[in-house]
Amino acid sequence: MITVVGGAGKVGATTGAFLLMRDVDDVVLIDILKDKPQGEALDLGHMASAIGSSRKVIGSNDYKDMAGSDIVIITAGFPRKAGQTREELLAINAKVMAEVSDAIKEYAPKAKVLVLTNPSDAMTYVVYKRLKAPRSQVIGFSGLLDAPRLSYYASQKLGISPASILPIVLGMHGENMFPVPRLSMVGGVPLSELMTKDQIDDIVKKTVSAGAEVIKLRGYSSNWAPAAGLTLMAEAIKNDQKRAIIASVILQGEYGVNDVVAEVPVILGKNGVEKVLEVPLNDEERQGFMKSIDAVRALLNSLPPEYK
Ligand SMILES: NC(=O)c1ccc[n+]([C@@H]2O[C@H](COP(=O)([O-])OP(=O)(O)OC[C@H]3O[C@@H](n4cnc5c(N)ncnc54)[C@H](O)[C@@H]3O)[C@@H](O)[C@H]2O)c1
Repeated sequence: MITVVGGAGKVGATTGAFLLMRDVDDVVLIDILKDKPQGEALDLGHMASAIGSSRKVIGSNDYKDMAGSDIVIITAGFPRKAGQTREELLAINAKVMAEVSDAIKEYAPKAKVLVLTNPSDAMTYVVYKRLKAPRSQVIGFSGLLDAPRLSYYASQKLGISPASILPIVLGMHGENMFPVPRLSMVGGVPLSELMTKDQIDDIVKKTVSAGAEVIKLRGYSSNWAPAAGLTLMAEAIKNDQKRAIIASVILQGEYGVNDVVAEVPVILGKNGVEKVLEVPLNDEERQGFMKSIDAVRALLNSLPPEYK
């Protein structure tokens, strides 16, 4: 069983739909909004019936209903309101993470936890600290959004399928992410050899600003792409795929970094993060990666002390 906390929200409900469409598992949608998770679950139940799936889906306002979950996906939180600072939002969503973590501790202490809520690096850290779980159990989302965006823009320039690109994006989610074109391969050939410097600069810029572009065009943030990424991560864990995926983990010495969350390639399987992979960065890339790590550190430093 997979629980989505924040399940009545845009990413949460879409993730519920994709989990059912790909027959990953039964789904529980938990949200604080009255009736909404139940309404989403009813519609999704009708969808499951339409596609001939016997998977169950329920909506709930009670954290108790996550009991027995193998995976808990956290998409719960609030967007930034006009006049609100990033620090204020950080504190508000950290409080939500603490509350959800306490529920996980009580009802699904063995669950692998996937964290999407923004700012996702800091929220992953809060859940990790609050759960006092091994780092293999708490996995931040975002790599499977940022990396496919790099593939998308590169594929458009090269006129090839995005599926034939193995993209590498490291570090922090958001404007301080660090795409690495030299290690992003098409049939073993680096993107940096297939494109001019200007083309590379352009796809990197578009990847970094992709989230903002979606909001600018339609007025609210991405749901389809993150829901797809979350579904693939849940599938890798549930089906013990031992698949290499870019995800945010707490680094414990890898890349010479300790106690900081960063996007890096990992192997995902039934135990969560089963291995953290260290990509071979050159000196210049290492500097870029460390700049991104510094930005994560600054974000973690601005967390209220009770969440560190
Ligand atoms: N990391 C990423 O790549 C990425 C991508 C997209 C969105 N996001 C973030 O994910 C979060 C969700 O986005 P969305 O578009 O689905 O927002 P949304 O507002 O549509 O959904 C959030 C849901 O969380 C619920 N919620 C709030 N507090 C709760 C609690 N304590 N328990 C249970 N539910 C609670 C709300 O009622 C709401 O239904 C936001 O923080 C957004 O910024 C991150």
